[in-house]
Amino acid sequence: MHTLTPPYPNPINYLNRASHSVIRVSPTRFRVKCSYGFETAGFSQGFGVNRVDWQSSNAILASKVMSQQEDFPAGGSGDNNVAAVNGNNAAVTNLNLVPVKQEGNNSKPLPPKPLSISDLSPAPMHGSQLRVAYQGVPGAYSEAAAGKAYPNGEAIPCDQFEVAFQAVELWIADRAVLPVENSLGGSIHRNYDLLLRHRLHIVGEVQLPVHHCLLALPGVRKEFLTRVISHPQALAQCEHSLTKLGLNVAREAVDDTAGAAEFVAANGLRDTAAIASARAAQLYGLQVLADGIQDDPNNVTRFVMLAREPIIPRTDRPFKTSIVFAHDKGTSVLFKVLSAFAFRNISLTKIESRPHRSRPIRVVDDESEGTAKHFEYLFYIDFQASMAEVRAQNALAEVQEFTTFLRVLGSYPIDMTPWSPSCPRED
Ligand SMILES: O=C(O)C(=O)C[C@]1(C(=O)O)C=C[C@@H](O)C=C1
Repeated sequence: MHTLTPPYPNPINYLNRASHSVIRVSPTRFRVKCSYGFETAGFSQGFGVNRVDWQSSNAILASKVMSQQEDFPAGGSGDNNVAAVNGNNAAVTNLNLVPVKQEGNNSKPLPPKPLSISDLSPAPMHGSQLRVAYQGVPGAYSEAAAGKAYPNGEAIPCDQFEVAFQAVELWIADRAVLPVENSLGGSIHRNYDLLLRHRLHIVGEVQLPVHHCLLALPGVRKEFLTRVISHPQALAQCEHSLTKLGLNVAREAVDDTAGAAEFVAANGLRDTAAIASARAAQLYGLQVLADGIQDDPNNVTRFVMLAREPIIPRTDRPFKTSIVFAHDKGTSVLFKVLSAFAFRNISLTKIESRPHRSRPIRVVDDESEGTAKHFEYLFYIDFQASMAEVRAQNALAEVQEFTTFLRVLGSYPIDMTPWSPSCPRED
């Protein structure tokens, strides 16, 4: 197993260790060498040895994104400051939202296509505005989360989570904002797996109240519906409400909530409703058949902000640290790891386990009893302390003794914005 030493014995090293240089190992391959000894690898279509060369010699995607945006100047749709999600205007007011074409008006712009895997190649920087990748299309909750995290950023839609990771790795975007868990639907496992596969750092979190609406074409009534489509998380978050509304119809999963709304509108589907935000209704010309249909009015999704470099951990405000670890003797290590935090009075805010995909099964032979097949796991833990705190450094030093693999995913400020739950649904 690949073993990593904890990268943060003290805050100074945390910084030093984060620095890295790009090394060209072949004409089409580069490697990022980090000062703390482990490496991340990547590919490009040809680049110079420094970042500027590398960026400017590979201008394909950002130019594509930019030319789409130049075709659709800010304010073209009048939607740039729409902030209808959850009624929380402060959350997204300054985000440069992507303009969307209005029905029957050819002078209005088309929405840019979300980035897909085939679009990805390194690109030059355009201007100083922070470019924030999210998964989905305009009107998705992830876009609102990107706006809450980076109010002056430029939101870049991506068609898959992995594309958002790669967009940051390839300097097409500066940050990615991705969902990791919802208070009703639970963890977004895909992003836990991708956090490990990629070398980005968690630099912040945002918690977004998620207020779902049932959307259909104008004139459609509930009785006409034979199908409800949405992101699987949104379907899970509205399961009971749909039943209460008498909608015992087929439920189908699609890539994102706003994409579901767009699909209903684009295909003129009069038998299908989408679960999505009020902003998606506005963007795609749908009516709201039911408002606030999440099973719990306090429905919240937690997103993480990802960057190529970690931030400097501090102690002047509440911080959280996310780690992932494994042990080749399996789950027996978990108790010891938890005690390293308990003894230091460090609260855990989240624990998640995922299959250890490079070694999913451990076979234990017992001559008298037979062969046991134990499943192997990676454990993800968030704890409430900053890596600038000695108690957190000591806890991790101890955890390292018990584990064969340990990585700090990031140490970052806790989202402490005032609580503003979604409006309760009126039954
Ligand atoms: O589909 C969207 O609108 C998303 O932003 C994705 C997503 C998710 O993955 O959980 C984000 C927030 C809600 O929990 C529902 C869906």
